Amino acid sequence: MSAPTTDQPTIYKGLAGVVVDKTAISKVVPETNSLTYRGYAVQELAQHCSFEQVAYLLWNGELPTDVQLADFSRRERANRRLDRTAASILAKVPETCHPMDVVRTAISFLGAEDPAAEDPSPQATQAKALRMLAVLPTIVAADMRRRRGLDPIAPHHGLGYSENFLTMVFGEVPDPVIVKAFEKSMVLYAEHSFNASTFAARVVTSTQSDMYSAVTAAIGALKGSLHGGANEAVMHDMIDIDRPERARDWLTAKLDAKEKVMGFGHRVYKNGDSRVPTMRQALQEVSAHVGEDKWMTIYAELEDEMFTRTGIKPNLDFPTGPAYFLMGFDIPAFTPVFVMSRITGWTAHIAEQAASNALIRPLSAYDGPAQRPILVR
Ligand SMILES: CC(=O)SCCNC(=O)CCNC(=O)[C@H](O)C(C)(C)COP(=O)(O)OP(=O)(O)OC[C@H]1O[C@@H](n2cnc3c(N)ncnc32)[C@H](O)[C@@H]1OP(=O)(O)O
Ligand SMILES: O=C([O-])CC(=O)C(=O)O
Repeated sequence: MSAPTTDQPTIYKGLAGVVVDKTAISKVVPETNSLTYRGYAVQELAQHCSFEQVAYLLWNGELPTDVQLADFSRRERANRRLDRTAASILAKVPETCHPMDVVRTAISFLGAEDPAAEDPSPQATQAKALRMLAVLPTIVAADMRRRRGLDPIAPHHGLGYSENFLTMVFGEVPDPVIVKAFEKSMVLYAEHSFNASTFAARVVTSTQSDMYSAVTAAIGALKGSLHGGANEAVMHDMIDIDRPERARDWLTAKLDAKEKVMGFGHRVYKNGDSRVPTMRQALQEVSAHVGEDKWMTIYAELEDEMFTRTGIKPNLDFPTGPAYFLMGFDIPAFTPVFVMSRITGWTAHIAEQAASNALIRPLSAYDGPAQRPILVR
């Protein structure tokens, strides 16, 4: 924040510290490292609830009863298939692009195809959110397989959300240890108040634009390496480090060069990210299951050295990067997997913004040239 002068207003660069609106969806309390979704601690949700239950909670405000969950799950399973036109268009998107571009294009195309795209009613909004939640795994899995030279695997309606996705990627249901760790990451990634991508979605919604446009904007915001893209950057860095004994020197060189260390720091949490302990534990379980402790050791070395040198702690992308790598995902698919989860938070916020809307339009302080005439020759 820069100091006010007589003719310049106070500037909140990056909107840091600015409270823009109320939300009933989640609460982040940095002082106590706490995060709740609709009043429930995220650690408890990750421990005891499925991703489907959490999606229902974020959208409806309450955890589902067994009957409500069965109905939700039936509708989710019925929406998993990607239609032929969309599938053939996505198959033509160049493989040279980042998979986030495929996901962004996919949502944009789904909007163009949907006759209810412009319908802002709560029923249509819910139907669109569910459609995106259900079909995104099909899109992400097909794109990952195409880049490996493999045919897509159709969704399996007999499987739950995570088992189905993992089967569409790997061709079989992985061990329950992997499924549980993946499911935890989905719960932890689902929602985080007014982060940059959610805020982008709310800005678009505030103009009375449609839900697909808002989600497309959110995907663009999440892709960046200061936000969701950090989970990929973390793994690239760990591969670059390669050996645990190199981790501390690598970090020193990074800090000496005044470069950001991906997966560390947070705009809101200044004393650690509430979600990290749960995901760190999940990473540990996956590492033990796979029988590969190299990444966990590099993790611990970086975490310790970074804290000693800067006092900065990891954010959720730090454990998620190596966990997704050990689960077998290709690195460029990490942020698309984040999209599969955050679609729940984004669409909850889109509905909340639409229900109590005010156009989001901040002010700026002009510091360009003073008004001047065009010199007509
Ligand atoms: C799911 C998510 O989106 S979580 C975030 C994922 N993003 C990352 O991991 C990218 C790396 N982290 C960062 O770039 C930052 O920590 C951000 C963008 C997330 C938050 O940044 P801000 O709140 O704007 O803090 P800011 O960038 O001003 O940092 C404050 C100080 O800490 C330092 N710092 C913050 N994060 C880091 C980092 N990851 N590596 C090195 N230094 C850092 C800054 O250099 C700055 O130091 P200075 O005061 O000497 O200039
Ligand atoms: O809240 C933020 O700024 C970033 C973040 O952790 C998230 O979106 O999960």
